[in-house]
Amino acid sequence: MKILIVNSNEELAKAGYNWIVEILRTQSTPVLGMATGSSPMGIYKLMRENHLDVSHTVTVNLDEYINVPANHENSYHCFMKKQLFDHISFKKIFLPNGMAENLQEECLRYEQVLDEYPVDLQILGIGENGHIGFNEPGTSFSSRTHVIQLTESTRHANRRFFNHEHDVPTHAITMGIASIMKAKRIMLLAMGTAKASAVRQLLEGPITEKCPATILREHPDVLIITDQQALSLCSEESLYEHQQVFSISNLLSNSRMG
Ligand SMILES: N[C@@H]1[C@@H](O)[C@H](O)[C@@H](COP(=O)(O)O)O[C@@H]1O
Repeated sequence: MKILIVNSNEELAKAGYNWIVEILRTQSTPVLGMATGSSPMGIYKLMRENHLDVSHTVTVNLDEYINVPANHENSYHCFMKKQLFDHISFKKIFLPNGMAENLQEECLRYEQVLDEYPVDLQILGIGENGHIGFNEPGTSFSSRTHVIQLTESTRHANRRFFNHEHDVPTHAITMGIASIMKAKRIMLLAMGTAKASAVRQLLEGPITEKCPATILREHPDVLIITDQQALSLCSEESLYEHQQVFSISNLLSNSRMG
């Protein structure tokens, strides 16, 4: 894994955006794996503001709440529309349908989408409990797209987007961990002290289903974009012995990140 330490959300956005631009420039039909949450919002803002040409680009989203209609303001469909899809026109967009009558069939359909459009670059946030997508602690590393019951800590962390605690959905449909691991490259975004414990486990803890993000240590091409606050519980040794650490200027002068 490589780590890029940034000083602000603006720097994170610039670095993430530049990497996306590079992928879009060098591939004929790039597939971007999209995440929701606050972490990627700065990247999406730059994509909108720069009117990035994404007419050749396919997107597949990580997850969606169950029983929240696509046009409801709290759905991830709506989030993506507001952030990106209403502003720039992609070739194709895919999100799981949390309103599907038959959710098991919907999971299979989504896996077929992923087979047809293998992800070139997956954007990931990280939950405070180490979840990726909505793969909560305990999810099997071999999981494919599936329905998951959200933990109370995740519901609490996502409470800020809803009017009342009881409005926060209890279930979601999410790409599985094995589905995520198939992406060719992964960019994980983790900022602030709230993520410090998850980031420490990700970098230093055992690779365990108890902390789903730890599996990323087995992926050949992961860049973590993070800040000092999120790294505050990590030891210097783990940062410098096991990972390559970049500064923003390194990344921007070598945006391909080979
Ligand atoms: N399903 C999403 C995740 O994909 C996201 O990574 C996480 C962190 O969100 P944030 O970036 O707001 O911290 O929130 C939700 O649980």
